[in-house]
Amino acid sequence: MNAIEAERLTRRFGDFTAVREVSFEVREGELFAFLGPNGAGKTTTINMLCTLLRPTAGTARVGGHDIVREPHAVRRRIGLVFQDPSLDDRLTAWQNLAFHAMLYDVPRRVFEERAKRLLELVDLQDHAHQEVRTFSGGMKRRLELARGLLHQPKVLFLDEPTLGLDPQTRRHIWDYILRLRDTEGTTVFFTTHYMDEAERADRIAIIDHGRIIALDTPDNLKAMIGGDVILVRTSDDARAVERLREALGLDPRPTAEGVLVEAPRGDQLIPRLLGVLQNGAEPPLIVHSISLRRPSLEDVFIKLTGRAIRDEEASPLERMRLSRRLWDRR
Ligand SMILES: Nc1ncnc2c1ncn2[C@@H]1O[C@H](COP(=O)(O)OP(=O)(O)OP(=O)(O)O)[C@@H](O)[C@H]1O
Repeated sequence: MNAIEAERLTRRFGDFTAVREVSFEVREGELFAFLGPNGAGKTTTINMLCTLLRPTAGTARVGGHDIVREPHAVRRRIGLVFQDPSLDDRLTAWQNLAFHAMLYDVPRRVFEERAKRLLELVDLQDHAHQEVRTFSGGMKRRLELARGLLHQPKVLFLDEPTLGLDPQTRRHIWDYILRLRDTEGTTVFFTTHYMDEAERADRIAIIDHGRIIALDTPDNLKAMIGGDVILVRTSDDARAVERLREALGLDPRPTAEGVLVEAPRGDQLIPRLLGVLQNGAEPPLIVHSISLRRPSLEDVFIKLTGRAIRDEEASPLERMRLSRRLWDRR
């Protein structure tokens, strides 16, 4: 059985369609990413899947239950970690977990065992009885991860799980997410606009203007570029572009960092490329540097949309207001 099945899921706000006929499946145990720029429809999709927002059209099943007809069954089978902290600051980590266990009818004995194990998994065992208001942002996010798994959900939803955290804390949070996925076998659905985070997923859906424009493994998506990317810096890039066109029939692109060439087998092209640049050009061209890299997801997004994913972030306060509005509307 698939953990999530979405079929032509659509959400309109007045005349505006935020999510348009989105269909996809997430397999059990899969780490699945929704990657897209701000405003692409990621949060709207995750809110529908979590039953926080009703779809205008289309259907979805999460953990085998329909999100519209069986919202309560869905809610019991999912864990949520959204970027707005929803912990009670005046309670300790343990008390926050206990409160959650009560809401989800986790028996006391079971709770104590699980809470201990999950706090160890996120390295908070020494802070169990400390008030959450003394925690750093990273510690709070880790506690939210542990809490999200306390009732052993089939699917864990993470909406921009590292938004607003510094790079080192982001890396740590990812170590914990992967560890939790591996030890608990939970399906993880997460949204992000960070390429490096999406890279960790088993599969990625790239979403833009409310539509899925590509869905595949990171490797297959990058294979759409058709090979490797070579960057050459020379004493005269304009002449290098001309020379590469004439002598090798390539389609080089001049950029601020140097001349970019896409090639199916970049490693094999480099010697020929060096040859035509260094020999035969009059006056001779000097090659300052040459590098070969695999295409990135950013290259894929640019190829599909003609734009780069920008790194703009909505403020946490704005997101909190939005979540509250969405809850109120149901
Ligand atoms: N309650 C709402 N009322 C009106 N428009 C909305 C509402 N919620 C979202 N939108 C609009 O729908 C579009 C998609 O928003 P959504 O929050 O899903 O995007 P996103 O991909 O998650 O981006 P972000 O990371 O900025 O939240 C945006 O243009 C947003 O302004």
